Amino acid sequence: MSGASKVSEDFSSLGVSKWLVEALRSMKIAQPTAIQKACIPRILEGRDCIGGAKTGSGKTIAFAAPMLTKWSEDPSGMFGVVLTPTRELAMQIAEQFTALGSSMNIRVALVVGGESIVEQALELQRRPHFIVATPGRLAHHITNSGDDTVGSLKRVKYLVLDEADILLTETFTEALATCVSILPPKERRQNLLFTATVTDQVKSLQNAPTIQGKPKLFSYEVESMDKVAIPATLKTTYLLVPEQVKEAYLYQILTSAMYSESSAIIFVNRTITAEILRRTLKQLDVRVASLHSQMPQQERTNSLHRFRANAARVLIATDVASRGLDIPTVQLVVNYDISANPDTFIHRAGRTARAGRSGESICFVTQRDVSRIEAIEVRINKKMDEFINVHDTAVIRKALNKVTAAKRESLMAMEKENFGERRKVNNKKNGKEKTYRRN
Ligand SMILES: Nc1ncnc2c1ncn2[C@@H]1O[C@H](COP(=O)(O)OP(=O)(O)OP(=O)(O)O)[C@@H](O)[C@H]1O
Repeated sequence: MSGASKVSEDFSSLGVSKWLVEALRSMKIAQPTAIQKACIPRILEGRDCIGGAKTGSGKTIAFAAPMLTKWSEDPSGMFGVVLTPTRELAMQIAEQFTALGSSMNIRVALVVGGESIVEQALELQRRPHFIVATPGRLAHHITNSGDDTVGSLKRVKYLVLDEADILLTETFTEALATCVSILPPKERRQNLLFTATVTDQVKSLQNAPTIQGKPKLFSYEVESMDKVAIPATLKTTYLLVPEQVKEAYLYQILTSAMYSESSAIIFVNRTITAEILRRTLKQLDVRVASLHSQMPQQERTNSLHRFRANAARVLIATDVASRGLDIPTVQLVVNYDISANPDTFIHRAGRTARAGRSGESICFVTQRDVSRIEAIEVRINKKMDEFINVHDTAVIRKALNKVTAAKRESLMAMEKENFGERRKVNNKKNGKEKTYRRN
């Protein structure tokens, strides 16, 4: 790369503070990505933004860098709120803010469901500079605490909706309205919306007033310039498979020479499927963990830690893991069940092939999924290839025998432990706080 182009492309030239450029460089982040180049200067100008760019393209730094730059000019008081749909994603973003701002003694409060409300209230009273939250839990604090806990939210300068498309769906309407109700009016704060799938709902946000002769809101979509909605480094395949042998095919793929060392996320549509698969694969000596909404938060956090540290090689997950999670080592995503919403495929598959790395997504397609796959192909503007790896029937039959026995044992154990009953109790307990809990 020539010296001249380097000058025009680094973070300093976009207006990012020197200390932050250094912090980014220590994380080996030196050249801004397209979304960062487009958004950072305009956010620094004080404008609102809708930032749409593919999974793994660096959207977090696209909003974090300008906010942290502005904050460091006067690092007092509560500065910004980042809302995001899942607890694990909130944890990841809070960690990123903390790491980037550590040289400036940044205080970041994590406000998510499943953790101690009292401790969070104390943390809020310590006047953090940034809050990273799931809407349900922040709404709870706003509704139930006084000004000493949430009063400083009245002065925040930035509101970020990360994964904005899902935050603008009905699931979050009530909690989001409560969160926004305590903030300064929208003209007096900056509103930053980011997602890999810009929906009509996101686009339909009204233009805010002008600032310095420019519309306050600008919209930047990488996808509109490049119609394929998934990373170029992502290989997408499908495998036609009868419903009753899905487990055997999965086991065979995960233990085949090609994938036996791969770090993989297996997406399922229901928590019960996640639990059965986790137990079955564990019986078969696969290093496996799971992540779904019916697990206690501590177990969820532990599972993700184990997977990030490669203590578990396979993560069985519902869509609580489909958004935003950044685990660079993931090489394979299996859509074991296909979601009815094609955008969900984009987010799930986007857990691999991040930041220019290669990765692979396989869709298991039963007869009833064919129309869903066609809808995904239209949405991503790309045809999937057929997956060719597991067509040896003798091998599959052998796998099927082992897997059937392991599954039978798993089901028996679950029955003994009253898994279904525990889910009902958890559902009741969780019913009070509405977070991203469709799965
Ligand atoms: N300019 C950069 N150069 C190199 N790596 C980067 C750069 N910006 C971000 N990254 C890294 O790329 C990875 C993906 O970034 P990030 O998690 O922000 O993606 P995203 O666009 O928010 O994805 P998703 O839509 O899945 O949430 C992270 O590991 C991040 O540290």
